[in-house]
Amino acid sequence: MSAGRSREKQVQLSDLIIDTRGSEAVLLLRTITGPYVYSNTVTVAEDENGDVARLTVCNLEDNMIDAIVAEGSIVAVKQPCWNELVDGGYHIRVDHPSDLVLLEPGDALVPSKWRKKEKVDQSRDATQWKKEGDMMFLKKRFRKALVFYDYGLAKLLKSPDQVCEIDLHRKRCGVNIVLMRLDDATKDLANAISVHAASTPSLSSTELSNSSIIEVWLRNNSTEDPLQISSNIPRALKELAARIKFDLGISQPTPDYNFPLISSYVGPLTLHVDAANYIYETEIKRTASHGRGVFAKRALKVGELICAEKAFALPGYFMQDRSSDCLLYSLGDETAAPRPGAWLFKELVQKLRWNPSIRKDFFELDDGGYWKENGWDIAEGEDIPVDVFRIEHIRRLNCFSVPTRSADLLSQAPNFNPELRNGFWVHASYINHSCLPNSVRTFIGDIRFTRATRDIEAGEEITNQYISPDIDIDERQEKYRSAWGFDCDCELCVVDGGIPKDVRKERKRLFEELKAMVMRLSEKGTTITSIKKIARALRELEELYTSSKEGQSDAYATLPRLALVHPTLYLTEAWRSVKNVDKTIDYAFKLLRNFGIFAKVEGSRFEIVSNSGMVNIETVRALKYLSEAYTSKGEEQLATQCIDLAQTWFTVITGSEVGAEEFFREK
Ligand SMILES: C[S@@+](CC[C@H](N)C(=O)[O-])C[C@H]1O[C@@H](n2cnc3c(N)ncnc32)[C@H](O)[C@@H]1O
Repeated sequence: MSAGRSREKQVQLSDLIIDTRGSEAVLLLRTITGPYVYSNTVTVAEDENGDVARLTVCNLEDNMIDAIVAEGSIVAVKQPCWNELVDGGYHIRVDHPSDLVLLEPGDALVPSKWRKKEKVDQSRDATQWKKEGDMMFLKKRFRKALVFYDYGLAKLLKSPDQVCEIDLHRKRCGVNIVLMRLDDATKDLANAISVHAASTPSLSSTELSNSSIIEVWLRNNSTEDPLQISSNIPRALKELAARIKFDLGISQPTPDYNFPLISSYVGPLTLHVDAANYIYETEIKRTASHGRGVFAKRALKVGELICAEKAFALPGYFMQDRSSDCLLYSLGDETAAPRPGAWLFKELVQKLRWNPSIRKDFFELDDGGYWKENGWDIAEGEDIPVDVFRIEHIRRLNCFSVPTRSADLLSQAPNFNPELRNGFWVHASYINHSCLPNSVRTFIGDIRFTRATRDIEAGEEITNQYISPDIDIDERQEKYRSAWGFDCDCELCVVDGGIPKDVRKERKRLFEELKAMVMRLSEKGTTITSIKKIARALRELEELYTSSKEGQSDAYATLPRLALVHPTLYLTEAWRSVKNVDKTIDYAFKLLRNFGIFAKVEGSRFEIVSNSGMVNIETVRALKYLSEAYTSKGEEQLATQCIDLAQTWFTVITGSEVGAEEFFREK
């Protein structure tokens, strides 16, 4: 970061105006309290005249243990102004981290009365600085550890010591990984490996002693190792190489994931899985009218893994700390994102800020036209600027809400609403929405798995539901419009949108009435009378899905009838609970049908005739109930076919087969 180095542009607190920023102005402040760090850093600071102000710094990679703006820090704030606070007061708020420059106490810009020369103990040698750095690392004061390792490496320029040099680069690499500074970590590790090779007689004349070649290998996203680097370097360096390669993303050509192992490893505090990406079978291309999209390169079968990808960013640890509340308020359109979005935003800003090498992939994503309107041309080879507003546009349009494991959602109590994290996956960000999708996304830790909900042809676009579609088409489109700026034009939306308004209104009214009736009657316990009453009302609602005009074809012939799903589900489960096998079978078929999945039985063959792609927990249950019912009728072949498909669909909706046995065993 470089500050405006001239004292002429300097202003004092008394010069500032509310909400008006001088484009050249710089304000020097000295903090006079320790910081309060949550998603922002808040502190109190004085200017040269002794006037004081509350200083809020947003999007800073800050924490209480290793505070950046600690008490006594001297900072230069670019383009400062007063901003009003909700409590009626005023503060100086720094929105963009690069508008804040932390000054060394000896900096020429620092007023003489604040200046003091920082004494670096010149008598210490590299080994001693290494020990100091290690101490800071143990205390989790990572930035200070970096400073001490830097001092150590500087000492080695005068008195070289290859063992110590390897050690210092290795340690600094580790700290940089913790701080998500992967570009710096890569350089450190490449240096450590090349110094190791240069000082090992059998390797000194190989390409391993060239740090640039090592850096290229660390960044090549491949599992291959043509230089046999991994067999020639010490274990500690090998482990760091694996860590960096996974964090930068490795691609593998086959989807061989050890799901039981990954699932057992993942927990609320252990989200980051060492696994490679599998994106070989899909490609990003232009669509006819939905911008870019993801396409299948080959035909895929229902249940098959389409792609798997490690997160670009997924805040984990601090999300657990419920006391660290925060909100991300966007001044652009006055919207606010709650805690999960605010944490993700902060992590994205930091990751992009410290790693210019990964900016291109990120900033190519859809930003809703923000950069076209507000940006400028960036010359070839020039670093892409980290514009926090652009990041926020990209975050909003492309992030996902994620549980720790998708399978966990199946076992949660009915009204339990877990706080989901917000995560970011670059390749998957190109997948467009359809209410009738051919894929479902699932998560196990920081890996996102996308599986086929039905057979997919080579060249077909991959789609998934951004959110499950509302019954009412107007409400549905409003949600897509406000969150992502589009109107869905899938077959279901076109047909639902063509239904006269009065019919749609009546559907909604009857649906609400039925829902209330189901709630009321199920509270009293299931009886044949209550089942029949709901079945009668359901028939009335069904009428609203059939055309009254003679000879007119059924617009929903292959489509879901969303308003019918809830009562049909109730009736399927109600008939099952009173052990009426034939009725359970009838309604399980109806349930599938209302999700747009048409199944038939011919002799001992169960067949899916057409599938809208709406595979979910209810359709899995419908198959499970069918299987049970056929078993009780002695129709084992049908039962097996139903349970086999249910297991495939279970894999689709959870990501893997882990937990299937327990799920299907449950009564
Ligand atoms: C996650 S991105 C998907 C990739 C995007 N099409 C691109 O070119 O980068 C979400 C954006 O894609 C577009 N989109 C996604 N699904 C769509 C759909 N069904 N119809 C129209 N636009 C869609 C919208 O512009 C939306 O904001």
